[in-house]
Amino acid sequence: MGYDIAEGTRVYVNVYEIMRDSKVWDQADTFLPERFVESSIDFVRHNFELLPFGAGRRSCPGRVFAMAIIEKVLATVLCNFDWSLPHGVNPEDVDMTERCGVANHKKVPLLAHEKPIHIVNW
Ligand code: HEM
Repeated sequence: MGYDIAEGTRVYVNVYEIMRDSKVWDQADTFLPERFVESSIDFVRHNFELLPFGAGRRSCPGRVFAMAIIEKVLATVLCNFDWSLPHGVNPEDVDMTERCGVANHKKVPLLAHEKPIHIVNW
């Protein structure tokens, strides 16, 4: 692809920047999950713009399990609780700044109140 890399060189791929490339993504820094609704880009094919699980032979073998668990957990907490912000906090006051690190954490923890809607029978 136009680069000569000496044998044995350790190469790091800046996935964070790739997935926020404004040449590829409209409003690249904005959380817009609906951008994927009509999109053919996903993380299981060779769409190298979107690499949450890496790519190629060393990509994440746990991605199917992870996607199933995330959906299950998210659906469970959303369906079984009414979520609200603490008294006096408006949605626009929630600081969504990210903290730098290997994984993405919020810089300021999110405080939310949960009210059970009904008890789940496992
Ligand atoms: C949202 C959840 C997860 C994310 C975002 C994620 C992401 C990743 C990424 C980016 C890699 C490196 C891929 C590369 O080097 O190109 C990786 C590797 C790996 N992941 Fe995950 N992962 C997740 C969940 C899981 C789960 C649930 C398991 C196991 C049950 C798992 C097992 C592994 C293993 C064993 C590797 C190393 C693969 C190798 O080096 O050959 N991951 N994961």
